[in-house]
Amino acid sequence: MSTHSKPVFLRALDGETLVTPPLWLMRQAGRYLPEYRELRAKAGSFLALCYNPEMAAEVTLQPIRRFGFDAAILFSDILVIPQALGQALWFAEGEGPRLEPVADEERLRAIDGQADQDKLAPIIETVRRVRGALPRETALIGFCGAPWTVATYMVAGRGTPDQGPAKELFTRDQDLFQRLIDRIVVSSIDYLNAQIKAGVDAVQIFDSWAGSLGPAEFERWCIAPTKRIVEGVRARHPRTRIIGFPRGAGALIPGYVTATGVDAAGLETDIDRGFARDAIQSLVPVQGHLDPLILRAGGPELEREVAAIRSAFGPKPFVFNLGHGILPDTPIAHVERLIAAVRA
Ligand SMILES: Cc1c2[nH]c(c1CCC(=O)O)Cc1[nH]c(c(CCC(=O)O)c1C)Cc1[nH]c(c(CCC(=O)O)c1C)Cc1[nH]c(c(C)c1CCC(=O)O)C2
Repeated sequence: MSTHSKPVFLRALDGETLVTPPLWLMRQAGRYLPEYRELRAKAGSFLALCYNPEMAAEVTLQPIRRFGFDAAILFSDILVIPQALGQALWFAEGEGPRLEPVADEERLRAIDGQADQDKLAPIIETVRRVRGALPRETALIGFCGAPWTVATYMVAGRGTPDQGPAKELFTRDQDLFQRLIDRIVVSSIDYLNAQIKAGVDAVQIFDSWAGSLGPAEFERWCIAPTKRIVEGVRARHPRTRIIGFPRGAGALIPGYVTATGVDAAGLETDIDRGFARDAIQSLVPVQGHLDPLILRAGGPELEREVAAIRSAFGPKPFVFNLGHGILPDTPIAHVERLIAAVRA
């Protein structure tokens, strides 16, 4: 294979420094796009969209067609794993995901020991369709939620400001919480391996609430389960690159990278740039970390930030992205300006 048949996104993850960093945006398929809103209205709900391979594939491809990003990300959600474990999942319109909380033995026993991979079959079919339709130069990213973050939703039944219910559970009953984590780990390994077999080129593990754990808790509930997922994927697919995104973990990220063995690290918006460059990018390629609020605001500050991020991380392997998902009311013109600035 010549170097140039390999997507630039994968070249950066493989450790190549590129003059123009590859670019994609977290939540790039979403509500800021009129074509997404149209298809979502047709599907009736967000989850109906996720489980319809034809529509989910179309939504995955929309931002690629419109903007030519260097990677597509599978359109789905981290909460399909709890759903496949037997936990009821629904989305409260205008609010967010809701699950029936798992906070005691009885509820834990009521969810299956392992995810029902049949429930995930439509999502795997979406991967096949997207892979077949994507240009060769565009990489396809699969993903799962990290066990800690998924568990916070499973225990509370919803997003919580401080992840209090999950913390309360692991404080009160470590064994019960460990069993919940174990179920998520095993299911996530199978799920990621199925995505890779169906055609994703790299996977990202989203740990949105990693920042809410102290160092010892972080070791047990973030690093240890993530390491098992990395090992489980690598055993079957040794060449597939794995991006870890322990959002908000700051000073704990270098230890996370070394201990879990992830190939690249996502950087949230608030991380200190000098620290990220010296302590994280010295270990692995990094991806990030423009503030979604700055993208939404646009103007000269957007250009200044893009330049500052490129000058901090551009001299080493780097993937340009946001530090968190794009906001639904982001003007499309600002995304176009961002792309022009990154590729200038
Ligand atoms: C915590 C979490 C979830 N989902 C996810 C996370 C981790 C990353 C993060 O912190 O955002 C990850 C996720 N969610 C979605 C993707 C698809 C890929 C992508 O475009 O990045 C990915 C990778 C689609 C989505 N997931 C969701 C939407 C919006 C659905 C809609 O109303 O159309 C999309 C496109 C909904 C969702 N899904 C979740 C929440 C809390 C919400 C409600 C908040 C919101 O509406 O943005 C759970």
